[in-house]
Amino acid sequence: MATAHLDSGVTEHERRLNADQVGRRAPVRGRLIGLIRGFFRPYARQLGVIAILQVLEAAGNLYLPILTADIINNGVLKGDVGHIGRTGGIMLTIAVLLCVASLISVYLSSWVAMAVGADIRTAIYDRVQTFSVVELNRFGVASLTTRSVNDVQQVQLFFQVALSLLPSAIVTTLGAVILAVGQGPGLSPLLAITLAAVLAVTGWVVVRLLPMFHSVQVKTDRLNQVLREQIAGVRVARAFLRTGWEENRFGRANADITDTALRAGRVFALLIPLVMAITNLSSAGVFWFGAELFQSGSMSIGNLTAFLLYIMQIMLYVVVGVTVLILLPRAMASAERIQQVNNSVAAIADPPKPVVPEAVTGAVEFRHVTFGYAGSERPVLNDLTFAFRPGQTTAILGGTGSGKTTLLNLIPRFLDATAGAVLVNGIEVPAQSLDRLRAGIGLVPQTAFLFAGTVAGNLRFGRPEATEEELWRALDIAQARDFVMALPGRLDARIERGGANLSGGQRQRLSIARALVRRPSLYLFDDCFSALDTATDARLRAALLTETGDATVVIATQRAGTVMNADQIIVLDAGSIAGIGTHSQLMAGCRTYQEIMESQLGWGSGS
Ligand SMILES: Nc1ncnc2c1ncn2[C@@H]1O[C@H](COP(=O)(O)OP(=O)(O)OP(=O)(O)O)[C@@H](O)[C@H]1O
Repeated sequence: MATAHLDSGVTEHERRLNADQVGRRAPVRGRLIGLIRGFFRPYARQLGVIAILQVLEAAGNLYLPILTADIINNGVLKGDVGHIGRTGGIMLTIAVLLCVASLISVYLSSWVAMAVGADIRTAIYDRVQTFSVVELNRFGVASLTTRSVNDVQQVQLFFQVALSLLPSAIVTTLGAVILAVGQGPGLSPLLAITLAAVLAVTGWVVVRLLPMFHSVQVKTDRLNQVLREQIAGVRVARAFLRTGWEENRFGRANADITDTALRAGRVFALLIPLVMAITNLSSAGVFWFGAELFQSGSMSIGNLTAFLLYIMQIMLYVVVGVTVLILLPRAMASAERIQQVNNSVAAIADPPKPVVPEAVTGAVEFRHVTFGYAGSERPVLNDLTFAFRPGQTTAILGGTGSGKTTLLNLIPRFLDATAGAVLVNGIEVPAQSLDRLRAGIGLVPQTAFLFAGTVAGNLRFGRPEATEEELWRALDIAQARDFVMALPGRLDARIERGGANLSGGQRQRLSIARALVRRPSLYLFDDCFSALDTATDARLRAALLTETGDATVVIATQRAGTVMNADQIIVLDAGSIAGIGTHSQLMAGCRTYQEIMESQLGWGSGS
């Protein structure tokens, strides 16, 4: 059923990527360590200070029970009030110092975690900027958003908690074990059993939680994707009375993530009660066996108290450690997803030694170019050979899906040809610097996209130094002067995200003006006149002709009326060239062209 495919709300790429993520467990730990190695290096000094403060904190914590034993044995039991006062004073001073050290180390840990989080976000952003269409399609917009925001937050939270608690928790636990054995060697078997029980419980919980948290992150992606699609397509859903069905789809994705989160919550909920039960049992054991040791004279009451305090410290820090460990599986899963982005190398990148063209004329040449999308069975473009010359307008005429957009995308190297060569300014595009290549191109995409800001801000997108006069001139040619004059603030009029406060035709005209302001040597108009009425389309093309001068102009279109005056017309049929020539040449010798003219304009071959 057709709807079955829509049900999951996930593209095939996304599904494959997710399956890939879920399937690969082994490198997860390495990814987090890789992330730590890569991003913590600049903060080595702060990390050193945190480590020193926490070791001091642990030492202070470990010393307090020794002082407690001393105060009981030599102060309380002997009735020495002076000793109680002196030792009590030392204990108070240590407690205050511990508080200060803890404050500083928590502040520094949070600062480092936030700084590292910001650095990771910047790294993802920079990497995504290098991505070609291939990587953008592979990850998908929803997943890249979740990875940049949600996954980084998970890792950041883990670093924050781990840095502020883990070093002192480890040192205190190890120190407390050693000192507890020193205070009451007779009770060491009890200590060993307690530790083994706690480690077994926490190990079990962490192993169970790791795959669950991984799955929660993947499902968050999925939910994001369903939401994005539903918000973007809300009008279509309403028009086709599918809102109920859409709600179900969202409900299923939502229930799925809730279910996994609840299962993880149930496992986690067992942890604290189990550790508390072990703590209480071991305390009872200390009193039970300690009483015997006390009665036999092999352990003083002060040492028994200190032993009990160490057991409490061990349990407290085990719980602290577990709290950190609980965040670990999620952070590990998120680290892997972050590193997948950071380690992805763009399929389309600058060559090591870019060749600089001798002259930038905008000349384009296709030599036996074939192109197929990854995963598609058949190529979309087949063995194309032609040239677009400076000072000339070439029209590419073809029906829906004939490959016009794909063909244009090969010129600024958004895609690389599967076979054959694409040359711009006489040099093959993969040999050129991407920035230099694209700087000479004024592209007007099929779907106009404007950024939030002002009219002027959008027009200056490709040439920030353009004067107001130049902006108005571009607006004149794009037949946009009248409507911009009518906007409140004119060039300073506010444009909402994506140009949402303008009509399709207005967006399209501004998008054409934006390309004109750039004054490139090569114009690529991708079916962008379709949102204009035929009269505006004709006026715009006449104005363009005088403006573009020596530049190379390429117009991809489905409209027969748009192509007739072009210097060269390429008729594209299912990715192959059905004819090349001027209007009269094609009318005389190209059957496909004649058919298009006939069907759209009602002309026969004799016209
Ligand atoms: N990202 C993609 N992955 C796989 N196939 C694609 C992709 N983009 C386009 N195609 C396929 O390539 C073919 C040509 O698409 P293209 O967008 O180049 O055609 P077009 O002539 O510009 O169509 P239209 O005039 O409708 O915009 C179509 O069959 C389309 O399904």
